[in-house]
Amino acid sequence: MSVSRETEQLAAYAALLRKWNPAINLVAMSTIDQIETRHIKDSLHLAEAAENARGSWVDLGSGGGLPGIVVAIRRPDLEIIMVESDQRKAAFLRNAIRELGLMRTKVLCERIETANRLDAANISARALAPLPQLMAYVERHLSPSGTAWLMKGRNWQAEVSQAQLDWKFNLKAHKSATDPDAAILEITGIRHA
Ligand SMILES: C[S@@+](CC[C@H](N)C(=O)[O-])C[C@H]1O[C@@H](n2cnc3c(N)ncnc32)[C@H](O)[C@@H]1O
Repeated sequence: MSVSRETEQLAAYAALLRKWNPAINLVAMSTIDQIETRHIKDSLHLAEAAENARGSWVDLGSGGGLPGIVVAIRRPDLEIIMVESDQRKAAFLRNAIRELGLMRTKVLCERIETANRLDAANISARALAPLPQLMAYVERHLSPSGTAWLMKGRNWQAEVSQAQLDWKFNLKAHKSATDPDAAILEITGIRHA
């Protein structure tokens, strides 16, 4: 896919978020001016950190599609499932998939903790839950050899320490592109402590 096609799709996606945000609250209203400079930029950074990812990709708690839709735009080679339990957000995501022509992307409108295990090669999540809870969600749906890509805010080191009480895992932290204190956590080898 050419760069211009990607640029067009990202612009169309930003327009969809702006159109539907007042009705469905897809991103915090206070950050609506930062769709390109923060929300999409952070999600593209995640896709870059995961450039060697292959196979299936599951985005948990996708909301308005961050980072799931952006990863789908950047990586049309991946089979992507976005898990989102809110029916109106899931409907938004299905509409965005159709309008943007994201042929390999699907929505699963179910709760993460009761959906059938997805055995994904890659899992992403952003603004979904504190890391100890998130690890249980990830462990349910990640293949044993898979990689989790978790976007975490300023408190990420404390969350890692808390999660290590219950879980063992390998961690590589990538510094956020938009906030020097935030990070993308690349996590493998998850098992109960
Ligand atoms: C704070 S929003 C973040 C959305 C998006 N990842 C982002 O960064 O903009 C969390 C989303 O996860 C969904 N969610 C929360 N708990 C869930 C669960 N147990 N199963 C499925 N979806 C869930 C919510 O409906 C919501 O859309």
